[in-house]
Order: sequence, then C-alpha cells, then structure tokens
Amino acid sequence: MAYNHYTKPPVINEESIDTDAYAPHEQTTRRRLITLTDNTKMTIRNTPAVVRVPNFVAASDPESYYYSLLIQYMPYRNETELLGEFNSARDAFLANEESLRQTNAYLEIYRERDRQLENTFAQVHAFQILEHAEPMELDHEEEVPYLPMNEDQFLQAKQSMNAGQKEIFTLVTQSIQNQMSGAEERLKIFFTGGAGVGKTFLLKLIRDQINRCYAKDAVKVCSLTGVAARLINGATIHCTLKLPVQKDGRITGMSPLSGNYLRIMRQQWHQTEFLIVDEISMVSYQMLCMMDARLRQIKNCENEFFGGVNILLFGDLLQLPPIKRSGTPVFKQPEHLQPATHLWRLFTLCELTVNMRQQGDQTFIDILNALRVGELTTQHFSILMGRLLQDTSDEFAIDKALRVYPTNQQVNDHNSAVLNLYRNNGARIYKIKAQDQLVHATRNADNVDIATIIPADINKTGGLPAELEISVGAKVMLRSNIDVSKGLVNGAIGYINEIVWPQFRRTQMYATDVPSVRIDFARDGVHLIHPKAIQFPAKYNYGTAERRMLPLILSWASTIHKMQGSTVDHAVVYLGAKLFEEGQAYMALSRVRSLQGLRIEKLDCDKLTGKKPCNNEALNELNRMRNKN
Ligand SMILES: Nc1ncnc2c1ncn2[C@@H]1O[C@H](COP(=O)(O)OP(=O)(O)OP(=O)(O)O)[C@@H](O)[C@H]1O
Repeated sequence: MAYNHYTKPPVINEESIDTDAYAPHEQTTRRRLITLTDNTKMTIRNTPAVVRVPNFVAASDPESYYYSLLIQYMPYRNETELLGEFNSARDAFLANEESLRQTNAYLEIYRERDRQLENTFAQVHAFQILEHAEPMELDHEEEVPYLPMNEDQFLQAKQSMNAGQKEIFTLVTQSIQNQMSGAEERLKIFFTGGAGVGKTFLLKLIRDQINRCYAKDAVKVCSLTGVAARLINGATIHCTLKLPVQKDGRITGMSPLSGNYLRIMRQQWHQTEFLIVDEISMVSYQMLCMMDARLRQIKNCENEFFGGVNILLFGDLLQLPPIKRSGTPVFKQPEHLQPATHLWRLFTLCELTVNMRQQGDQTFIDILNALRVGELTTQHFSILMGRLLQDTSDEFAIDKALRVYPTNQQVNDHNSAVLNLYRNNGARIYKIKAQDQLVHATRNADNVDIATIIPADINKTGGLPAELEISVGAKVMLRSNIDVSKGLVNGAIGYINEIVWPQFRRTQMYATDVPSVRIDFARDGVHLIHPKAIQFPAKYNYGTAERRMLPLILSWASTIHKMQGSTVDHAVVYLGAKLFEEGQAYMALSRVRSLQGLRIEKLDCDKLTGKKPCNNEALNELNRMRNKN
C-alpha cells in the first residue's frame, strides 16, 4: 500500500480516487448502478480503489484529525450527520469509537496504521529540517537600524578625538582612498585598548567615515550578543552573517547558504566593503572561521580571506573571553584546524591607551589598569575596600543603582529581593504566566504536558520568560524589538506605570490573560507594551511551540556579561567568590565612571589578587602582537 504525505490537505474529488492503483490493466466491464431509497443513483465500482486521505496530526490539529476518522469509518449519507449531537469531531468520534470497532474490524488496524504513519511523517520532517538547516533567526535579535550622524555631530565627534583615535581614523581613511584608486589592499586590523579608551566611540565615527567616503552604505556592524550590538546600532554576528549559532553561544554545524537565501544575502552584501565586529574577545576562533567561510560564499570570492571584505575587529582580549562551550578564544587556533591558515594572525594591532571613561579620576584609572594585567597592589586593594557598600540610601538604595553580578541566579535573587521589599511596602505583585502551546507537532503529543517540551532557557524561547513577577514601579528591560523608530528595542530599560488587563480582569485567571503594561522609558517616552507571541522549536523534536508573553525581564540587576560596552554613573558591583572568569572583575568595575559612583558588594581578595587575576593567555597574545608591530 502506498501513502502520500500532503503538507496541505488536497481537495478530495473524483480525481482523488486512484483507479490505476489496483490491477489497472484488467478488462473493464460496465459499472453497475443501484438506486438508493431517496431515488438517487450510486455506481458500484468494478475494481477496488485506493482512497487518498489527507493525514492530520492529532496533537496539532485534533479537529481535522478526528473529522477525517469520522469520514473514513462512520457510515453517513450527508456530511452534516457526522457530528450528530456533539460539538466537536473529537467528541463525536470517541463516543462512537467502541461501536465502530465492533462493526468495522479494520478500525483497530487502521488506527495503528495511522499512528505508524504519523511517526514516519515525523521522521521525514526531522530529516527535512536537517536538509534545510537554515540558521535560526529569533525575533528579539532584530537589527537596530543605524542612523548616520548629522553633519554637526560628525564634526564634533571628529574634533573631540584624541591623538590615538585620530591616527587610526586617518589610517582607515587613507586605506579607503587607496582601495578606491584601485589598490588591492584590504584591511584586517584589531583595534584594542583597555576598558573606556574609546574603542566604541571610534567605531561609530569610522563607520560614518566609511559610508561618507564610499557615498553608500558600505559597512556592516555587528557584535556577539544582542545587548552589545544594540550599543553600536548593529546586529548580532549570527544575524549579520546567518551563522547557525545558538543564543547560548553553542555552535552547531554550518552548511553553505543556498537558493533564495544566498541570493538575498548577496543582495544585502552587494555594497558592503567593510565588516566591523565589536567585543571580539567574546568571539571564538571557530566563529572567526565561520565568518571567513560565509563571507567567501556571500561575496562569491572563494580564494580571498573574508571574501575580500575589509575586517575591523574591536575589543579587549583582557575583558570577557568566549563562553567555554562555544570554542577556543579568537586568537587560539585549535590543533585540529592546523595547518590551515591561522586567521587571527592575519590581523595587525592598533592600540588605544588613553582612558576616556574615567577621565579625571586618575586613582580609579590606575586601579583599573593594574587590575587588567593582574598587578593590583595592596594600596589599590585598600582603596577598593573603602568603596564597600555600607549604607543603602540615596543613589545606592536597593532599587536605584544598578547591581552587577556574575551569575543569573544572583541577578534573579536581587530582583526578587526588590520585589519583596515592594510587597512589604504594600505594592501589589502580579505573577504572570506565559501562554504556551504546540502549534505544529511533528510527533504525537496527545498525552504530553506542554511544560515538559518547552525549553527552560529563555534564550531558546525568543527571550520570553515562562513566568514574570511585576508590580507598578518595577524596573524592566525589553527583550524584544517592538518599535525601533521609538527606541523600543531589545535592552531598553524603563519603569512600569500601569498594568492593563484584558477582558475586565484584575489578575491572570487563565493563561490567555497575559496583560499589557505601560512603561516609562524616560527619554524614549511612555509606551504600552503588549504581549508578544514567538515561535521556536519544542524540545525532543516535538515540532514548533509558541509562547505568548510580555517581552520583559526585571532589571534592577544585570549580569556582567550583559554590561559589556556599557557606561554607568552609579553601580553596586559584586566582587565576591562567585566571580568565575578571568577579566570579569575588571570588566564589571570598569563600567562605572568614577570611584564616587562605585559601591562594592563583597570583596574577595583572591579574585582580584590571587593566582589568576587576569587572563594570562590573552595578555601573552597581546604582547606577541605588540612585538610583531
Ligand atoms: N574622543 C572622545 N571624546 C569624548 N568622549 C569620548 C571620546 N572617546 C570616548 N569617549 C567616551 O568615553 C566613554 C568610554 O568610551 P567607549 O565606550 O567608546 O570605550 P570602550 O573602549 O569601547 O570601552 P569598553 O571596552 O569598556 O567597551 C564613553 O562615554 C564615550 O562616549
């Protein structure tokens, strides 16, 4: 018996009866007509036929699935009789199933056959997904559009460059001029310097300069994480280059782009002469290889590194390294990739040295410089001791200055502590649960609890949390691009003014009652944020799930990772035993403009002055590049 699988159910008509399927070449005899009691005629077939039935998956489309069973096994004259007194096909079929079983010996076999078919189709789907493994693009990482500086802004920024910044700016401009005059040179430069030396400031200026020189949109700008990308009005690397990289940094296999996807990418990159990547310390060597491979393909230039595109890398190797599971540091070629060209070694070094963020606070600059290379003295340490958080009033109150922690757990604990404080002060706290459903099942999920097949990691659910506790006054961060023209982008922070419930509710009674919230985004205004629905793969190959939820997280605290690239006036920074990575203490402390704006929560001497005060491997690499220059 042969079964066809329709992705869309076909219309069943005369053509659907496959008369050729059985003994097609038998001699044909005239068909017999019989007269029914209502005087209509019915033809009796001379040869058996295969009836093609569309296959529905019970879990994702129960109504169609049971209706198709009714049609196949229930005797009926008129389709309107099928449901009888029942409201749904499922109820009608299940009510009749037992009696159908008695009169139709094949039912059991057929239902078993359906189950087997369903599993086969699920497998086919699973393999199709592998064959068409296009990189997954999640909604909350949408590109934040870039607005070029106006003439005044551009001139002002140009004039305020320090000597080191000016030198780099000139170097890039000179190379563009050479390339426009036909020179084959392509820049591959790593721009570095400690935290706050103005790398991002320069990046923005160089981006505008490149576009001005070419008089077109000739540069793409990206960073590893969505939050870092937002700071430079760029996109994530995986979005820019369609890399199959998951949000948690894990790398999956990369297949070449093909068909329409490749055509669109080539169009998007047609004008691009430069690729700028910020926060390169978090990128792995493996990802650098993917960038090279992808650019060669997009630019249809297989024989040139990075497809002949100029590559400008910005970052500080002594800040955050890549997440361990994503690969080796960007400067370290893994053994199994040798003896291929060491891509990182194609880059030359340009270093900025003047701290612009902590300008005017030389003591703090000295401490940060010493911490960066693992040379913190006891005197530096005792100055930091003096910043330990003692009184939590004014700017450093529990719900005021941002708390910066190494782990998500600490961030969650702090957010909960603030909510509790609000609760104790009489504020009403609402627990909002996400509305989850399976929208396209590729396996039978009849008896499966939806909660068990939804990924727990918020990064795999499009940034939408399973549960959120909020109150009026809560500080929240948007996890999705709502309206980029209004500044409502992933990472925007504001305070909840009002909770707006659907259907006259005053709290969430059903999963569908996810409220909207009115948020004050300070200079970006007050906006009503509605729940957002995002689809993503369910666990265990169950198909596609959908979560509808407010795209928000509480934001009185942040992880150190999410603070990369940011500058704040006030912060309470955790420097205790839970710091787990070299460079973390340096990264966290260097966000704050001055010692005055800094308070420290817990100070673990070993973490700052112990055996591993900084990333020695990265320091060695930096020295190697300096010596080579
Ligand atoms: N030439 C400049 N004129 C005025 N302000 C500047 C200049 N360079 C940098 N700044 C300011 O100094 C602060 C730090 O700069 P920036 O964020 O660019 O440093 P960074 O090197 O990228 O730091 P990090 O490595 O921590 O991300 C910012 O507030 C930035 O606007």
